Amino acid sequence: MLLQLQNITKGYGEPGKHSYRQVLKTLNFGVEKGDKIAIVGPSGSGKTTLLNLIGALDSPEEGKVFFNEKDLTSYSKSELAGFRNKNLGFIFQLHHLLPQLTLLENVLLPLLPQSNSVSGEQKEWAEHLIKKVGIWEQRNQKPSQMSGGECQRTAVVRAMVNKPELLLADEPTGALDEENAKALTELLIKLSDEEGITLITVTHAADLADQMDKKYTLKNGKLV
Ligand SMILES: Nc1ncnc2c1ncn2[C@@H]1O[C@H](COP(=O)(O)OP(=O)(O)OP(=O)(O)O)[C@@H](O)[C@H]1O
Repeated sequence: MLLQLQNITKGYGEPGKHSYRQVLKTLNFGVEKGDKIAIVGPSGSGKTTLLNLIGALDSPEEGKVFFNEKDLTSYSKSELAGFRNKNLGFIFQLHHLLPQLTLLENVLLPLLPQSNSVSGEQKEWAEHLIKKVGIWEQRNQKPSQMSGGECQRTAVVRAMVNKPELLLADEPTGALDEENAKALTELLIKLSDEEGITLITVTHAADLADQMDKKYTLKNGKLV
């Protein structure tokens, strides 16, 4: 099992106080290597909260998160930062590319904290991905000179440049028009299949959710 969430409880506010709102309730979830999973559910059901726990961006009030059998809830903040950088890739609804950098520079940025310089092998992998997602011609352009679809494909490459074991996507097609959303959906599936990456996506898009191997709905704080 690549990822295992055991009896997770998470809310906002101070437990016991009137303002406390419990979002996840003794939730259990297991992910096998290579899984392609969609998490759906109504607005406010806790999808982003769950993704933040899986991505080690937040910690549960109760319960444990295991990644490759290691208990992430026992990690310090700096250990978690190292863990995220090494093992996870994130894609958000908005691409969050840096406007002053070119496509290629944006993509290589996550590699710099590890070594201060990018090795030949890392650059080759990045270039392989850029070609694969069809934005090689734009590699020296800045985000303002690229289309929304091209920017989001750049964000996908940036998320994969560290060769993560797990790719987490929060509404990755949410800001795209129908045609670009369809293209990005196909791309995520192709990359996950061909590069052997496990994918978990939160989405309102039926087209994306239906093409994943497994679909879970977040309901009353649990996945069903
Ligand atoms: N930092 C926070 N402080 C207080 N309440 C929060 C916080 N973040 C989220 N919430 C609340 O927790 C609940 C779940 O939020 P979350 O963003 O996880 O839902 P979601 O399913 O991702 O919603 P959407 O589909 O609208 O993005 C909501 O009621 C939200 O108002």
